Amino acid sequence: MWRQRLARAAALAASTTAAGLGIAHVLHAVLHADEHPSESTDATLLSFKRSAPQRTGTEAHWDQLLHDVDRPVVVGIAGGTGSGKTTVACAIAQRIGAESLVHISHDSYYRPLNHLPMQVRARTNFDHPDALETSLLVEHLRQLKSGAPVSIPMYDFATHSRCPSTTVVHPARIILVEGILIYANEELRDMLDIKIFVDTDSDVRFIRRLKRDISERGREVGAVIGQYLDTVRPMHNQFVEPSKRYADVIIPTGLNSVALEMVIARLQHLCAGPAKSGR
Ligand SMILES: Nc1ncnc2c1ncn2[C@@H]1O[C@H](COP(=O)(O)OP(=O)(O)O)[C@@H](O)[C@H]1O
Ligand SMILES: Nc1ccn([C@@H]2O[C@H](COP(=O)(O)O)[C@@H](O)[C@H]2O)c(=O)n1
Repeated sequence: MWRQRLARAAALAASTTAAGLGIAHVLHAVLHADEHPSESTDATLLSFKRSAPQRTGTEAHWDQLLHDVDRPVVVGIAGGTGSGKTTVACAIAQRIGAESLVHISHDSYYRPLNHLPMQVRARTNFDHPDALETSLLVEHLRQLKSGAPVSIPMYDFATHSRCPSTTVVHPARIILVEGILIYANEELRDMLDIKIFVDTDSDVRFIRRLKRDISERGREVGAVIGQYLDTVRPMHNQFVEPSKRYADVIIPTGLNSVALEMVIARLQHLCAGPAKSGR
């Protein structure tokens, strides 16, 4: 009896892996088959494939995206502070064109801190996942995927709060979502069809951040250095760096890289519609 069950499990594992699904999916399919012994192996795999999300980063998943022409494709761009996420997102947006793409930043979803005195706001740990209202971003992505427009908060880094106005964003074929912590949240991660990580050395990132925070975010040198050592660096090591393992593509130098050109070519292909060969 156990030999029979093991043989069936092995056959299912082989078919599930061949379908481009990962080890977790293989195990679920095997468990499902064990709980429903009267189902044929093919029927089990088919019902499982219908209910399980496909693993991203596989050709099977890519083909699915290519053929679902009416559904937005959500592309994540993660990486440490100052790694070049916004720069990469803007480079992609420029090449794809405004009519096919919208760009959303997780930063827009920082929780407003107007209820706190300014000194307390400035000492907040903005690099912990709890600092962001990620559930609202998840809800907005669901709405965009279903074809509805959303009103995105506008965040003010100088006051650590949201502005009274919002930005209306309409659905598009490509939805770019960028942020340091977008792969640290499982629910958000599961909504991303393609996951990119911009991998830049920490010394370069710190120098860029120091210059940017002074020129664009109304900060002073001492405050930027203190924040970096107290919260930015430890949270990066705890949450951002480990989340790199979820990425489908790692862009090592940001702009002018082969990896970025490959991503842009693939996205242009997606926007052009399904391949004539029927792939
Ligand atoms: N590949 C690059 N080469 C040189 N400077 C860059 C590069 N990518 C980004 N920068 C600069 O570094 C700073 C931070 O980049 P940004 O894209 O805002 O990073 P992030 O969104 O990851 O915080 C900006 O001033 C930007 O112009
Ligand atoms: N009020 C805030 C909110 C966030 N930050 C910092 O922003 C960084 C994320 O943005 P990047 O464009 O650099 O990726 C993050 O490291 C927070 O520390 C802030 O300083 N103040």
